Amino acid sequence: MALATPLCNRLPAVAAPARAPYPAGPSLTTHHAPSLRRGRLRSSLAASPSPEPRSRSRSLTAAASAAGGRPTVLVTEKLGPAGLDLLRAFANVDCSYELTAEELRAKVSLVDALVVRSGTRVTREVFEAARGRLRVVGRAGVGIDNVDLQAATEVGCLVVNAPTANTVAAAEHAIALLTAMARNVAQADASLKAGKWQRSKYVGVTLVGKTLAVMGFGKVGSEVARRAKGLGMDIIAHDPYAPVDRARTIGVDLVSFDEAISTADFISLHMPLTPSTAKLFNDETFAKMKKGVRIINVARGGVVDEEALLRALDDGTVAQAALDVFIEEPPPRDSKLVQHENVTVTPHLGASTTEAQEGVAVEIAEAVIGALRGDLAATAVNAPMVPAEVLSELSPYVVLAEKLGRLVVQLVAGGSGVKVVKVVYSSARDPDDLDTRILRAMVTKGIIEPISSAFVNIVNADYVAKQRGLRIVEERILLDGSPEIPLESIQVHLTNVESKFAGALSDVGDITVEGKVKDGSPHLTLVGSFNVDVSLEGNLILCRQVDQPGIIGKVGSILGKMNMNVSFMSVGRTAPGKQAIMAIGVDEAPEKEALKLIGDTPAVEEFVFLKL
Ligand SMILES: NC(=O)C1=CN([C@@H]2O[C@H](COP(=O)(O)OP(=O)(O)OC[C@H]3O[C@@H](n4cnc5c(N)ncnc54)[C@H](O)[C@@H]3O)[C@@H](O)[C@H]2O)C=CC1
Ligand SMILES: O=C(O)C(=O)COP(=O)(O)O
Repeated sequence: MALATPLCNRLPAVAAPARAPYPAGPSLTTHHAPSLRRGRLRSSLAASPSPEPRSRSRSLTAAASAAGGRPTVLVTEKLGPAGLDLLRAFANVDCSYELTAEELRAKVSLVDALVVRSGTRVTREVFEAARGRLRVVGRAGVGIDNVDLQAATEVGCLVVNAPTANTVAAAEHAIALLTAMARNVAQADASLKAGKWQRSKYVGVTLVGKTLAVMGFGKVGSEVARRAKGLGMDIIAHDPYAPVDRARTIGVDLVSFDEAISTADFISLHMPLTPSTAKLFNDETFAKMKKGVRIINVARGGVVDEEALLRALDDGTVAQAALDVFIEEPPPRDSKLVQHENVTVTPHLGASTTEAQEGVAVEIAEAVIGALRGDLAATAVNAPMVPAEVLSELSPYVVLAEKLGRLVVQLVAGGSGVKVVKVVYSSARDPDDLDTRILRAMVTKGIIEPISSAFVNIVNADYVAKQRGLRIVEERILLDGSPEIPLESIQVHLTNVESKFAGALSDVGDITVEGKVKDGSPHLTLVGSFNVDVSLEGNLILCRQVDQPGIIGKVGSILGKMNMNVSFMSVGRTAPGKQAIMAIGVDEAPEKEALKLIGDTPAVEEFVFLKL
């Protein structure tokens, strides 16, 4: 899903909420202009400008150049060779396994991407130690509970995972544990190898006709259900977010948590570890289970209160448990749970098949490379998942959105803090068919970066805005017309601020600019109440004057004398002989003297120089 070049450039090291927590999102309202159809819209975000605008941009290219032009990827756990080959073809790859936390912190500031499995804790301290260089964390697997997503988001580091390649392996492992546990395979194996022949001790239980409760009916859970059906088990599932249709297709009833745990003979855990699932299986919930229940955990150790499980095993509430995952990995050598005779254990092997590891390695390598190139990864965990075709279609508008943000913030008079930004999208497209998250992020980037040291990308735009107390309100105007073109125009309004260029104020006193995409390039089409039409390239001088003959020539000749190349010029006026705005594109920043001469030109009432 490669993006058009401008967008790649726009989205350093990756470019933005999703399956995982993303800072408070915007709210959408709809605005209707005359002759417009009705529609819905949403979004508020935020930033408070510091007084001195300064240009700032950081790109992956910049990060990569620190490593001699090629990005550097640190791989801290064993990864399939096919994935490593892909990474090596694109980047310098440092495979350093079993790093201590301190060693990881020391290395991370030297790399652009980090690839981990479940054994590396990517904490806030790691992101802090990266000092802004780390742009991507690739989790070669599903669970991202070992990565501090909030910290990643705050620093604009994209987190991607490989959500599909190990599903079957994990489901097969759950089935392996289920059957092994029911027939005491591990215990009997150890006993026989110890020279014993204990046939009556290891009588098992049958699976046919027993009820299995699948807790968490996602990718792994539903594959477990399919397989367990083949074993003749009756399957029920609990998952507050799973679609009923998917369960029905597999022939599974979705039931409440209490019903699932109180009716099941076997309970298999397949939910992620989150604050709401942590220690979900505890004294209270074990007490509701059928006496003699058997539990399989191939999800995360942390969803079970291990001490409560030990008590439930000791008092017979739980007859057996089969555990692949533990709160602490590896668990302490003397762990009573691991040593318990009714517990079967494996050392987090759910994803460990040759096939799954190859698949995961390739999946994560592709995601990391894409992110380093500036693409938005389909498996982004802390950024919106925007389909490639949408990104490609929106790419010129992404450039426009950032330029408008950059331009509008430079029109603010020093000292007047920006608190509310209104972004108005005019489009003939149904609001549900227009994903504006990336545009909102780019307006935010354009507004915040020139006035702060913050690095803003699609990952952290909402977060940075919120931190700065900037509220971004999105509105949509539904136009009649062809929905082929995603957007007719984008307007950016700054409310309740003073402008250093009075001509930029609209009738209601907002600083207002509007832009359109013309022939694939961004154009400025409105300043305050004045229509203009200039390409948003290079730098811009805006002059407000009394509309009279000769002014354009005078200003043009001042610039000519100063040897300044004018790339374009456009004049918009309210009425003949009244106020007019002249927008002049210049390749380079004019000398102070040229600006003074422009300001001294009779009839020029004000002017401003803006860097795009
Ligand atoms: N042991 C191992 O090596 C492996 C472990 N896993 C773990 O298995 C778990 C599931 O993985 P996938 O199925 O790929 O993820 P998934 O995201 O497809 O499915 C998780 C499901 O859990 C559900 N869920 C969330 N909160 C819940 C709650 N409170 N109660 C019930 N259901 C809830 C979600 O709605 C979702 O449907 C993850 O924790 C993952 O880390 C995955 C692969 C290998
Ligand atoms: O994908 C997951 O969630 C897993 O638990 C697999 O972990 P691993 O990559 O084998 O350390």
